[in-house]
Amino acid sequence: MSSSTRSNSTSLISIKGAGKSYGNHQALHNVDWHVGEGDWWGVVGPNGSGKSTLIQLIAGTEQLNEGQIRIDGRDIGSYSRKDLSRMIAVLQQDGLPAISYPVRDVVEMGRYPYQNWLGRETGDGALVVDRVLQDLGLTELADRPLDALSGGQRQRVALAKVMAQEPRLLLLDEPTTFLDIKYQLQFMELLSAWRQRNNITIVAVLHDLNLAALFCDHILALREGMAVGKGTPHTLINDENIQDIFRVKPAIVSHPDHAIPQLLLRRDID
Ligand SMILES: Nc1ncnc2c1ncn2[C@@H]1O[C@H](COP(=O)(O)OP(=O)(O)OP(=O)(O)O)[C@@H](O)[C@H]1O
Repeated sequence: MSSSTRSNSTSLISIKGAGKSYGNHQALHNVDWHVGEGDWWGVVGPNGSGKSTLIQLIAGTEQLNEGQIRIDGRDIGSYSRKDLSRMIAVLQQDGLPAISYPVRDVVEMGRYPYQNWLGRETGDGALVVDRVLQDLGLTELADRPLDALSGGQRQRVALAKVMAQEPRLLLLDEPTTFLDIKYQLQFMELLSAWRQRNNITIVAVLHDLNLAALFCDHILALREGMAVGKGTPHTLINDENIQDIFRVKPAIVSHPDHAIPQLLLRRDID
């Protein structure tokens, strides 16, 4: 399996020998991984392979049992919660519940890490919120309550909220699961444009390998809690690796526009 592991840039995330157990169950074993500043990594693997656990460890919401995670050269345990939330934003698959808060108020909540103990912000928070609403085409929906939006629009507001947070690192856990194919593409394109403008680093758990190959520069594959492959979409997505990771026989074709590998499913006719 591919062993191309790290980009040339400085590591923003550096993980060595990471292990995580829940009771007797070992969810991650001895994971080594480096994510360079500005990289976009996709994390793939079967159900239960440890993808969400890895995201939670990097976000600081779960703690390691073994090994070490360094963020920007410092042990993750040495950061306060507020320091981490200024640096790292997390977006889940159903990023926001359908509540009656207006879109603008929800996006403003992304500015929380920059507020003082009185809940006031000294910087240009309102400008940031205006810009993000505009960038994501949400200005006209700014006064609408979230529960009057479609699931796809709500996920766009969730993205606006994490953008307003102005993180250096964005962690996404299956962010496109509930979106139709148009909204999936739109969501990924918005991310891509944001990344180019602000040079943020993205780590995204994705079940859709084709989407991962289209947008991510690097892919980390997990299986049974182990990092079993790291590389570019070109080096990682091939018949042998997909069979090894997912236990299915794929048909790999080259994308007609982008010349990257894309996966077709085969019915098992053996
Ligand atoms: N809070 C928890 N308590 C106990 N076991 C857990 C907990 N969270 C995860 N696990 C277990 O750890 C393993 C890895 O789970 P995790 O959610 O990280 O996998 P995943 O790759 O994200 O899965 P999926 O693709 O299904 O979302 C699974 O066996 C899961 O049951």
